[in-house]
Amino acid sequence: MTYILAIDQGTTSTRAILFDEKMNIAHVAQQEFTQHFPRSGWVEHDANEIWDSVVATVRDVMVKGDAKAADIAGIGITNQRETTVIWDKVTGQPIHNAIVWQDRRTAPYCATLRDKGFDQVITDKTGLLADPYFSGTKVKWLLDNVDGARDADLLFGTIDSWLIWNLTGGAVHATDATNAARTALYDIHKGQWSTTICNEFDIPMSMLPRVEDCAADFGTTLPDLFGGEIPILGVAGDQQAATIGQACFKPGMMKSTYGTGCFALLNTGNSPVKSNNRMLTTIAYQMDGKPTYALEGAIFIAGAVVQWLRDGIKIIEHASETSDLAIAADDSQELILVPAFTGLGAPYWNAECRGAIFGLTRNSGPNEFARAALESVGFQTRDLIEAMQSDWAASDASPTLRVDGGMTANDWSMQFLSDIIGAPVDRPTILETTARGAAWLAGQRAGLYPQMDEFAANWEIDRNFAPAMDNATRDRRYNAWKRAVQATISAAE
Ligand SMILES: Nc1ncnc2c1ncn2[C@@H]1O[C@H](COP(=O)(O)OP(=O)(O)O)[C@@H](O)[C@H]1O
Ligand SMILES: O=P(O)(O)OC[C@H](O)CO
Repeated sequence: MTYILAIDQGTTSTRAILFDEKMNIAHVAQQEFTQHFPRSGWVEHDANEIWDSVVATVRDVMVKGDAKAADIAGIGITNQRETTVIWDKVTGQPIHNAIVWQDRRTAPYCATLRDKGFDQVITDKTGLLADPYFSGTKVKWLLDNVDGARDADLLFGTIDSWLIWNLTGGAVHATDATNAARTALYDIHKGQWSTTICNEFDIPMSMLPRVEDCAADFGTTLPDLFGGEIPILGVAGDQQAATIGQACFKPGMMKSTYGTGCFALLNTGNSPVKSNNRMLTTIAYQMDGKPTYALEGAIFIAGAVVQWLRDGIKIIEHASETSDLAIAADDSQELILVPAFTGLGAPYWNAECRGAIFGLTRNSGPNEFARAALESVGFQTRDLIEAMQSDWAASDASPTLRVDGGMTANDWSMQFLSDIIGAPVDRPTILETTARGAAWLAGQRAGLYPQMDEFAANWEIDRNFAPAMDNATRDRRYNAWKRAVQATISAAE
């Protein structure tokens, strides 16, 4: 048996997955790692702990599959994006914990960038915003705040680069275009690091990794690690890998991943589309030197609102119970829950507001809370779709949405999603789309998996959800959501 190994290095856990010759999942190993919250709004990971979790899960999955290094034709890496590691070029040791994408510590610096109008330069060149979410200001923070950092010989990388560096024993310092596109240091139009932005942030360009296509030669693993060399042939940020795994290869195709948060990407083809609605312009994938662009909307709280029902107000024990509660909810109550637990992401980008619930009566209880929680994910998705459609006239008036992620197991939620966006929702048979995307990148480069067209033709649907809500109800409910969001934002002003 010949395998492709996908390494899916996420925000809370690392997974190693062996895919067989037919691109089916053969074996999985997973390990969680520590989340560090040193101060309010700060989130860090120990980059060495992440590296150890990668080695452990890869070894574990190889044992499970009785696979030798020679049985693995290639590795595809997919990773939490934006998370920033800086390490010493000589010792290979990180100079500080990694600063995670969720970390807000550079908010004051981002405000100064906006005050002097540099946010427009960032948006024009990188497609992103002057927001702490992206890597660039995190790099600057580390250089400015870690003792001696400005005098040392250092390298910067997102998690993919950090893993490649370690897997190859320090031989390769590289990233792919999708990860570079999340740093706010990379000019997505020119396909190169931006000197203007690096100068503004005072970041030496010698620290930055080489940028490759998503399917490329990223070196081979040190023989000692896994009992032989394995070539690293594919790399993509996790949301881009999901876009690939969902075979959203044509302009107008869109995927939305519902994990803790929700990330929707709309393929806009060969030209980047500028957003007037605070969507991000990003690279969906880059093959043969040619970038394919996407509009992206990021929502911070999707499945996390279900976690809140379980761990916060404790009205459920398991996420799956929310379906039955929602079905049993009183139809005459139309509670609206705005889950702005950490502010609101796209298209509002309001870091200050906090969650709110509207329409409570004496009869409101767990059923109505559960339904409002599930509905909030649908309403937020509609916000993204409306913004993208107004940004890009070419986008289909009612695109089919391909969905994946843990929350898509919930049929009630997927039906409401289809109802409120007024468009079909397709759930694929293989929900591991992120790992599948990374595996496909490596596998087609290795000559084991088919080219793009055949891969797309093999995408299989598990279930289609068609809109069943009448237009008047859809409009009334969505308008109520919009008013609730405005009230939530106003309350924080
Ligand atoms: N049946 C369900 N109904 C609603 N939400 C669910 C269900 N199953 C899982 N979830 C939610 O999905 C999320 C987990 O999805 P996953 O894709 O594993 O997320 P992540 O990769 O961000 O950790 C959790 O927030 C959980 O609350
Ligand atoms: O690791 P995940 O699945 O939470 O994804 C995180 C995103 O890449 C952040 O941009």
